[in-house]
Amino acid sequence: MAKIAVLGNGSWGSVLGSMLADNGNDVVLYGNIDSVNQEINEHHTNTHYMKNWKLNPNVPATGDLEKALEGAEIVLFVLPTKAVRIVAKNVRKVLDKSGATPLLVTATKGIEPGSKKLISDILTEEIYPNNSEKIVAISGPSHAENVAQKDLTAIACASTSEENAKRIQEVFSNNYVRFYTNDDLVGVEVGGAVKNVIAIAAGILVGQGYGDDAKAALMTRGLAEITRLGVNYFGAKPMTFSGLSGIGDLIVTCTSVNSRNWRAGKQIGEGKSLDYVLENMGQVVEGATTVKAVHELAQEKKIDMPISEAIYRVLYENANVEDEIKQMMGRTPKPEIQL
Ligand SMILES: NC(=O)C1=CN([C@@H]2O[C@H](COP(=O)(O)OP(=O)(O)OC[C@H]3O[C@@H](n4cnc5c(N)ncnc54)[C@H](OP(=O)(O)O)[C@@H]3O)[C@@H](O)[C@H]2O)C=CC1
Ligand SMILES: O=C(CO)COP(=O)(O)O
Repeated sequence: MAKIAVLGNGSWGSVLGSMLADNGNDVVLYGNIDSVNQEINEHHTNTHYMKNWKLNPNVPATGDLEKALEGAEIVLFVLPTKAVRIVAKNVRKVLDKSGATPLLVTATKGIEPGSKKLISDILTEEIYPNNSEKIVAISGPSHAENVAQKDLTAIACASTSEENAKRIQEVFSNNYVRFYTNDDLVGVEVGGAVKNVIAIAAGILVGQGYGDDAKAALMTRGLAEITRLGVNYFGAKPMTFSGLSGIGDLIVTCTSVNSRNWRAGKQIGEGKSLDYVLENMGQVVEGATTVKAVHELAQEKKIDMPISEAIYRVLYENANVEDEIKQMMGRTPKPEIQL
């Protein structure tokens, strides 16, 4: 059992926090919206993010980061990618004062545009320079809506330290969520981040009226380009992409109505603008941010990522979806397996 600070009280943060309290841990949720903290404290609900659901009543929420981190042995980041660096800087200030050295866990799935850094790199840089062993990433096919209902779920927990991955496996596992350790931290993070871009593409295909063959082709070729980026730029192990954080997460995100990225893509495929979709989603659509980093990497490092590049052009260069599909299907013929 452990004292855990969960940073981010949106959908996934509040469900993971509640699950960790169900597991017998001492949990505090930290969030930046006062009305959400108040609702959690007074009613044990978080209705904007999670309808018809109650948190474990033993989970308090606070907007005071110092209070949330007091005595924490584990700090779980469940923030949108865009908020991780700024919150990490504030965490560092608090830890510098207290001298505490908690394990850092990231459930955030994204790559930071500009720096092109994974979340574990940001946490290492901002909190534990030169010691990535204190970082564990959890990633896999898991929607807050399913875990809230105690549906069966399997997730990878990855670290360069076997001991730390095992510690998180022990604290997080229960009889409905099973955690598997993995030593490929970057591979697990790349799978979780870039599948969000492919999920937008899967939604666009449905919005345009394409069928199951198109979806299967997209997921398979999507995995090929995720693997290419992971192995060639981040130094990931190819086998990781056959696991929970690779093909596993890609399956759930490209086929579930719970997926925000898929739902965003579907609306774009039906002709809505990106601005309209993001404004009305009310929750983070990570693929729309991560695709910028993926585009920068594909261009700079000459990594062949045709699906992600097409999504970038549709979202940010006003490209026409039908033209992009025509162009993609008409590319020079090539062998299937090419890293
Ligand atoms: N939902 C899910 O099922 C899963 C989500 N994830 C990942 O977890 C991460 C979080 O997702 P999710 O919980 O769904 O997102 P949500 O959009 O549901 O919630 C994110 C929360 O973080 C808040 N936030 C934004 N900036 C800050 C800040 N600077 N300080 C504190 N809080 C802040 C947001 O507030 P505001 O609305 O004001 O911006 C919002 O309340 C994402 O990377 C996602 O990909 C991973 C697996 C499953
Ligand atoms: O990462 C997630 C599921 O594993 C959540 O993102 P989506 O809601 O887009 O699927």
